[in-house]
This record gives sequence, structure tokens and C-alpha cells, in this order.
Amino acid sequence: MADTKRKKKHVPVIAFAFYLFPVLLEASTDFNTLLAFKNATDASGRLSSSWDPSSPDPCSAWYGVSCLPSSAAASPRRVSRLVLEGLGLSGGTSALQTLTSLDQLRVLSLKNNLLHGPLPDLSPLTALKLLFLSNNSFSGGFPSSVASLRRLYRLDLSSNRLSGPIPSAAVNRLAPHLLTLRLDRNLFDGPISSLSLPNLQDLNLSSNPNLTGPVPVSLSAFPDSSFSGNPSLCGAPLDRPCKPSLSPASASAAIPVVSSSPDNNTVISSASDPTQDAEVATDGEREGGRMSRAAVVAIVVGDVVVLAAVCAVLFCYFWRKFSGRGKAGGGGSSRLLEGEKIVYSASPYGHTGLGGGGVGFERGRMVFFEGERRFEVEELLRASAEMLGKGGFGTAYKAVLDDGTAVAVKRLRDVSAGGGSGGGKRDFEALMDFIGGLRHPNLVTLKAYYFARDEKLLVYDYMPNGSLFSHLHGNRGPGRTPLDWTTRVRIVAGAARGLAHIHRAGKSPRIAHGNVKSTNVLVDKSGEARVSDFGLSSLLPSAVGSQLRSNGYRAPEMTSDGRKATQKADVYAFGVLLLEVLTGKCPSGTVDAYTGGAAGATVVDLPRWVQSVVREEWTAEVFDLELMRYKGIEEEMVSMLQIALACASISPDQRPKMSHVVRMIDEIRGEQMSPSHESFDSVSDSPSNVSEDASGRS
Ligand SMILES: Nc1ncnc2c1ncn2[C@@H]1O[C@H](COP(=O)(O)OP(=O)(O)OP(=O)(O)O)[C@@H](O)[C@H]1O
Repeated sequence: MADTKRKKKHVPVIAFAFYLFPVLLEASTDFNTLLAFKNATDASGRLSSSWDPSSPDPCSAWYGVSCLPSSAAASPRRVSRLVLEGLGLSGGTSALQTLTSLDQLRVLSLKNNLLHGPLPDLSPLTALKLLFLSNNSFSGGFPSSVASLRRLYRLDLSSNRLSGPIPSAAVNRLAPHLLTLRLDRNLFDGPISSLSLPNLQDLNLSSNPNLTGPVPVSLSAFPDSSFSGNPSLCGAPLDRPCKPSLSPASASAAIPVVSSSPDNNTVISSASDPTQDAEVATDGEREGGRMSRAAVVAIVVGDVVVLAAVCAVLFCYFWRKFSGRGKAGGGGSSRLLEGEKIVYSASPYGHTGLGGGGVGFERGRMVFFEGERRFEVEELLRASAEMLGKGGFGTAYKAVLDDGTAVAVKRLRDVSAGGGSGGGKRDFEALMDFIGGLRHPNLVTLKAYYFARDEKLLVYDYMPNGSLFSHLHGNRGPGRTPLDWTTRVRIVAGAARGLAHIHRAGKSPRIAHGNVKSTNVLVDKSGEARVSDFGLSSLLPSAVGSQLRSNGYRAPEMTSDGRKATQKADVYAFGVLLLEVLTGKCPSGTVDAYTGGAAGATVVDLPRWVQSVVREEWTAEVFDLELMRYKGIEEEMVSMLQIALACASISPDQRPKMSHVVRMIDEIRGEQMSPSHESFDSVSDSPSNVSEDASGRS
């Protein structure tokens, strides 16, 4: 009875503890994890003075610890970086295992310590981007669990005692994002021929004397120092060609055998090559130098499936194209489709083609600006032309004139005779005169225009080197040439000068570009940026014009329809464009697209996303991964980021003038010309300098 009473008395206490437990647990998990790790590894007490268990907040006081800001007043801050290098930390697998509950950890560097034992399952560290465990005594196999770390882009396990095969299937899963792979000075063995890491920038597999077989093609562009100290590796870049060595017993099997690795890499090898035998053992696809019947069947079936998939994709692509053409077919000249070659009609009065006005077509007037070669509109209309793209104002074509000069012709759509402002032909001509009179090395020159009631054409210089948009976002897959830092800065500097010129030009009223974005920053034949499409927004009714301003670049104050373009809004759009150049991301993406994670498909403005990341002190994480290969540009990137964020201020009054922006960029450029920035072979947050990059500041 007394016992029952005692039990009853405990019920509320247990219930309260049960309720409170998850809250307390969450609040203290990272704190407890760090303490447990310290207790397990810091025998020499080097962390003791800083890691004070009575300190209320490890995030602000503990050495080597950085945290994210708390997302809500009551919620605890989570640990995002742990950089504990050269502290004599010792401990085995279980010590490292304690850290795997830090599921918000981005950077973990424990290099130059005395940690040992096999690496634990690292898959719970889902946020990890940089993992540096070099110069310890870790043993056991390669930690295949890293394959599930979707954000990992630098992995350094060098100078340990790791052994066994390098599992190509696991490593290849990191391929899309992995930039650094350092496994040198370990005891790895077996073949590496199935590794396929097309985006890798930094590789070191040296001094693993038991690695065997050919260096795969995707890694052969690395210097031979990446593979030195491995006598059984062969093929480029090493000086040892892979020779098949025939043993008498297997001479008859010396016919090349085509095998497919688990990663779909085809390996052509001699069945009797001893270096290949090791691979055979690992991949388990051949026995005794011959492929099993099942393997052959699997390969053939696999190939057929892949072929069928490719055919299906091609079929869908062309089907959509042709059915799209059918649909467009009813609309006279709008029959022209993207990328299609077109030939204008021989006469501007014809029924089809560019001049297809049909009955009642009024012959228009071709107006040339000073210094431009004159030609008849017929010459333009009969030129073979190629569609460049469709924009908000109409369709742009490349046309080659009789003398071989290429011009870009913009055929305006939805422009009433006098433009949208209610004016007439005279207003249109006045605007054209203004635009045509704007001459600057960073503006695309308007050479001429054609005006008729039903047809308005603008003739510009043709820019042969594409747009900033195509350089930043075009072909992000293999084979892409990344846009280097110097070029990016040169382009934004040119674009800023072009815009500043427009802003200076019209005294009263002040003129704005009205549609600043990366497709409107073109690159001329000498690689200089040229701003295009300026002034056209005033041709359209204000409501349509403000709709046209592309979402991601539209200043917050421009959301209501009918707002006229302003210079302050241009500065905002330029700020977004700068962020696009720095992050490599398209404005107005989803959180997913920005983080590369699964945070959610919420659409967020690029400036707001960058601000949130910078506020959380992960500044380095906003930058385009393609920029990480350039040495010593961090300061410039951060300065440029500050300019971008100032331009993209929510309040128009806080945005600088374009002329000021030009000066600020030029100041950065002045510093940028130093030769050290030309070096492409090193990585800015490479393992060697993670200490500064990932320093334990909170
Ligand atoms: N002068 C030019 N030389 C070379 N390419 C050009 C030229 N003008 C435009 N283009 C290209 O033609 C394509 C269509 O341009 P267009 O200006 O019509 O549309 P947009 O820039 O995508 O949108 P918007 O109309 O809103 O500015 C774009 O890819 C653009 O880069």
C-alpha cells in the first residue's frame, strides 16, 4: 500500500521530466557532445582552460567552436564548425563517434592530432562540407559512409593508416560536388581505374604503394605528383605505360576484354594483366580473367536500356519541338521558333517574314545614327537571320548584311505607334534618338531603327561572345569552362560603367535602364561587357513595363504595377546581378537550389538568402564553388559582396549611386591586378589554410 502511494507520488515528477526531457536534451545535446568529446580525447588538458563546463555558452567562448545563430529566442545555438588542429587530441573510434550527433556541423577539422582506430559511420553529419582528418593515426578501411554526405566538397584523410581498396562506387557518389580528395600517405590498395570524378580540382593519392593498375582517364589531367610513390600505378600522367604482361597459361585469353565497372566506366584490359587482376577481385565481375555469362548479359541488357532511354529522351525533345512548331504555325511571322534559321521575305511588303504587314502595310522609315553605314531595309529583310531569343520586348535575331557585317535586330512586339506613354511617332523617334546618341564602350550601340505602323525594328551591333547569363549558367555540366574571377570582375566593372553612363546621360528627366539583368549584359569581341536593352521599358505601358522587369531583379518598391523604372531600382538590380556573379546562382531560386540541400522549395530572393547566410557568419559559403580554386581572392570577394548588398538594400535611399559603385569596384580591381591572382592551381580554402577559413570564431 505504502509502496503504491510512493509510486503515485512519483507520477507527476516522472511526467514532468518526460515532458521536459526533449527540450533539455535539445538544449544541451551539442554542449554535452562537445564535453564528451573533450573527456574522451583531451588527456593532455590543452582544451581545459578554454572549454569550461561552467561557461554558459560554448559558442562564444570555447576554442575552435563556431555556431549558427539561434533560430528562435528560446532555442539553443547549434555547432556549425569545429576546428581543433594540432592539440595532441588522442582517442579511438568512439571518441569521434560522439561528434556524429552534431548534425549541423559544416566544417570538421581535427588534423595533426593523435586520433586512431577505424573511422565511425559519418553519415549522420549530413550538413558537412569540409572534412579534414589528416595527420592522425586512423586505421581500417575507407569510410564509405561519406558517400551519403551530399554537401561534402573537401575531403582530406591524408597521412593516416587507412587501408584496403578505395571504394569507387562510394567515392563516385561524391563526384558532382567533390573538389578536393586527399588520400595520400595511407595504405590503400587495389585498383583506382573505376574512379570517375570529373569536377575534382585537387587530388592526391600519392604514397599508397599498393595501389595498382591504370590511372582512370578522368584523373589523368592531374600532375604525376598526385600519383607518385605508387609503383604499381600506370598510364598517364605517369611515365609508366600500362603494358599487358602475358603469362603462358593465359596467353590465349590475352584478347582485350571489355568490362563495365559498377560505376558504368568501361575498362578495356588484357585479362592476363596482373594489375587488372586486382581490379577483377574488387569489382567481382570476372572470374579467372574471363567475364561470366551473367555479366555479359547484364552489360548487354544495361546498354540496351541506356540506349532506349537516350532514344526516348531524344524522341520527346524532337516531338515537343515539332508539335510546338505546329501550334505556332497559325500566327504569321510568329511561326519562327527558337534556334531556327529564318530567311526574311525579299520585300518588306510581303505576306510572310519580317515585313509581313499584308494589306495596308505602310512603308516605314529606316533611320541611321551618325557614323553608321547606311543600308536599305530590303537588305536587312533579305539577310539570312538566326533567332537569338525572345525577350519581353520582342524577338532578337542575328542578321548578316551583304558586306558580311553581323547585326542584332530586335523586332519589337506590343509597341503601339507611339509607345506606351501615350505619345505618338514623335515620342518613339525622340526616344530612339536618345538611345542612339548614347555611345560608350560599355553600351551596345543602337545603329539604326525602322519605324512603320505595324513594324518596329531596332538594329544593334552584334555581340559575338554571348551574355553574362550564358557564361555563368550555361553548360554547368562536364566540359564547362568556368568563368574565372578576373573575368567576372572585368565584366561587372564594365557593366557598372555602362549603367553609370546611362544614369548620367539624361539630365531631365533622369533616364533609367529599367531592365538590368544578366541576359542584358553582353560580351563584345574583346571580352568587354556591354549593357543592352536600355531605355526600352519606357516604350511599353507602365503596367506592362513593371511586369516585364524580371522578378529576381525587381526592387521591392517596384512591386506595384505602374511604377516607372528608376535609377535606384537599376542599382538594386545591379546588386542582384553582382550577387549572381559571386554566388553563381540565378536570382529568385528556391532555398533548395541555393543550398544544394533539401531545405525546401520556398522561393527566396537572392539578396535575402545571401543576407541570411552572411548574418549567420558563414560568409565563405555563399560564394560560387567554381571560385574556390583561385588563391587569395577572398578579401576581394567579400568586398564585392559588401557592394552588392549595399546596392540591394531594401531602402532605395541606402543604395549608392552607380558612379559611386563604379569607383568602389575600381578600387577592388586596382588590388586585383596583382600576379598572385592568376594562379589557378591552388584552392582558397584548401586543407592547408582551413585554419583561417574555418577558424573557431563564433
Ligand atoms: N546585340 C546583341 N548581340 C548578341 N546577342 C544579343 C544581342 N541582343 C540580344 N542578344 C541575345 O538575344 C537573346 C534575346 O535577347 P532579348 O533582349 O530579346 O531578351 P532578354 O534579354 O532575354 O529579355 P528582355 O527582353 O527582357 O531584355 C538574349 O540571349 C540576348 O543575350
